[in-house]
Amino acid sequence: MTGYGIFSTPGTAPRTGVQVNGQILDLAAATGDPVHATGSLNAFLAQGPAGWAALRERIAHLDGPMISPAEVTMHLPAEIADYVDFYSSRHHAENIGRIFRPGSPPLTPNWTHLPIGYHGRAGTVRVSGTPVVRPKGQRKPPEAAPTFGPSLRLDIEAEVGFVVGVPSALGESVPVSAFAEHVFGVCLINDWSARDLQAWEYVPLGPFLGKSFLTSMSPWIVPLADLEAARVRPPARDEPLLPYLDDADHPWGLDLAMEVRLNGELISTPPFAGMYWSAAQQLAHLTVNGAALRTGDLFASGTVSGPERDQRGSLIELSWNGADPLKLADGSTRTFLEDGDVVTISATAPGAGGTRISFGEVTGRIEPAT
Ligand SMILES: O=C(O)/C=C/C(=O)CC(=O)CC(=O)O
Ligand SMILES: [Ca+2]
Ligand SMILES: [Mg+2]
Repeated sequence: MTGYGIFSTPGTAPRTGVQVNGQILDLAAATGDPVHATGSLNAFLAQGPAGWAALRERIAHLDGPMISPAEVTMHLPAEIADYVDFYSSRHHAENIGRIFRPGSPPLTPNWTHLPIGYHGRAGTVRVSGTPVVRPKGQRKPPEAAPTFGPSLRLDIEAEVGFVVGVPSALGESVPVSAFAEHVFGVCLINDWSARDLQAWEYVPLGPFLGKSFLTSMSPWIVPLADLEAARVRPPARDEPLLPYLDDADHPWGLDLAMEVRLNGELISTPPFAGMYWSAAQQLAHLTVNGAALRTGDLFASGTVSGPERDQRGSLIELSWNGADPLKLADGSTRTFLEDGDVVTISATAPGAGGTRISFGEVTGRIEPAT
């Protein structure tokens, strides 16, 4: 067993399924429980760890319709409540700092003290496969007035997403020790980014229209409960952590091996295990001011980049802002995305008993601007 998702077959309503031995078990039919017939995981997510564990136990003994993945359409797995995106790969942050802020230190002074993030747009989080229509907006050539038009620097960001099940009250904080009491599971995210729009608009309030046009999410959510074998200790931190971020007793690094493909060709293998800030620290930081969590909240890790060139999770890094184009197997080169390009991000992680868990994929094809 691995992920939970929302599927339909031709002529039937979207409902909850769970992956069992490469097939999909129809949980609405197998359990008769209306919670699994709503077309979203939210009601199940809200049940919390006891409900999640009880179903997991039951699935091992359930008989029900098993459906081939080839026969289904996958839907957005949850109604997304709020969406937050962090910036927790040191390699990514240093690369972007060097590209966007040459002449300044690559990391801002706050970076090693807190997980930097921004609130994104929940309503434009869509399921894998949703067409990526090239966004339009303002971009400013150097030494010239701003112009308006389709983004000329459309990019990807390979990320890992965390889906909240159990809400928290306004005024309450969720400590790193309570991470698994609130977060149900893990998915893959592509935080599509228009670098030309972003570079012009982001000062001083951060990413806005350059990232809000679409965020793609993989259809399967792998429960944290299945990821015990993937847990690793995050890298040593440069600065002493404030107590609310101290994760020494609750390490939530995860050893996901990610793969990024452009038109089928493997262009990067970002390692998630090296992320500086863990998802448990991100959640503690997100709520330390008393901000409430809601069922269906999604927060993403930030672009996952490793120390090597072929471990970078975005094209702006892989092509060094276009200065060093990526060479593709067919002899062509790429700086940023072209219309018709297909980008697919996948990942696996160690599972129980030496197995490997697959996170499936998040994919999207670039369509011309309208
Ligand atoms: O450093 C900046 O100005 C912006 C960097 C990003 O592109 C932010 C972002 O989406 C965070 C991430 O994915 O790591
Ligand atoms: Ca991002
Ligand atoms: Mg986005």
